[in-house]
Amino acid sequence: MPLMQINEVQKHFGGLRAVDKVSLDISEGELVGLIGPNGSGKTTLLNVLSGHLQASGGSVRFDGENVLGFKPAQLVCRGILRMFQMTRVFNRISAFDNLIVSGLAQGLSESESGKRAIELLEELTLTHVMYLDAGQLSGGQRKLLEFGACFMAKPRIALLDEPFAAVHPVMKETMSAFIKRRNEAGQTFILVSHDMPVVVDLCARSVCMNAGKVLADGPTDQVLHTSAVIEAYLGESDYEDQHA
Ligand SMILES: Nc1ncnc2c1ncn2[C@@H]1O[C@H](COP(=O)(O)OP(=O)(O)OP(=O)(O)O)[C@@H](O)[C@H]1O
Repeated sequence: MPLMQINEVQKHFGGLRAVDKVSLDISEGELVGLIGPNGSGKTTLLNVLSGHLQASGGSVRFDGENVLGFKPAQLVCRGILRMFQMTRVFNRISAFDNLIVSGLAQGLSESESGKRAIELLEELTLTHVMYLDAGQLSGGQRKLLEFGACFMAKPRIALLDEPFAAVHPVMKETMSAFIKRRNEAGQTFILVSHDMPVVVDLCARSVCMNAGKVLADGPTDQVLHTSAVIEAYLGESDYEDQHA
């Protein structure tokens, strides 16, 4: 049985069908790239999956349980963790305490959270800023911190929305190596990104959305060579020129 079964999920904003009957099965251990043009519905779909938006229709089963309509905190308890496109951290507490708060919300004890936070800060090269208020960190460091917060407890699925946007190449390398290691250890991901080289490098499978619908779903290389995907999405970028 797939870990997550997304069945005909819809999200409408007035007359706009931002997500229009999307069906996807995500198996345990997959790292699925979610790609598509601006406004195609990727973030809206993640918002529905993480409970930050109520769907207009459809169903989502997670580990066999129908979780559509659950609140974000209930989904966090079940191991559905979400990183936002616009960074969300608590600016007035330290980087370390931000991780502790996330660890507690994910069901860890205080001592487990402390131990895990120290390991993660080291792995993400943030140890030197761990006692600074998060508001004093650079934008990239805050993003790395929010990214780390998703992994305090082992999530069942991590939903990452544009983790590499506006991040220094060295930090991007740190994040993508982290994702690769975790995925090799069996961690399941959905990764929204416009960074095609990273998607190609990390994601064996990609799903391309357009106008709220799934345009293509399959091995990343095949999806990127689908004429509908090139027409709707990659034609906008220089991907084709770079990979001709
Ligand atoms: N809260 C909202 N109210 C009304 N319309 C919205 C809302 N959120 C998103 N939309 C619209 O839904 C559509 C899908 O937006 P969404 O942010 O999901 O796209 P996306 O694929 O993530 O785009 P991008 O790659 O630019 O981040 C867009 O037309 C957007 O304007």
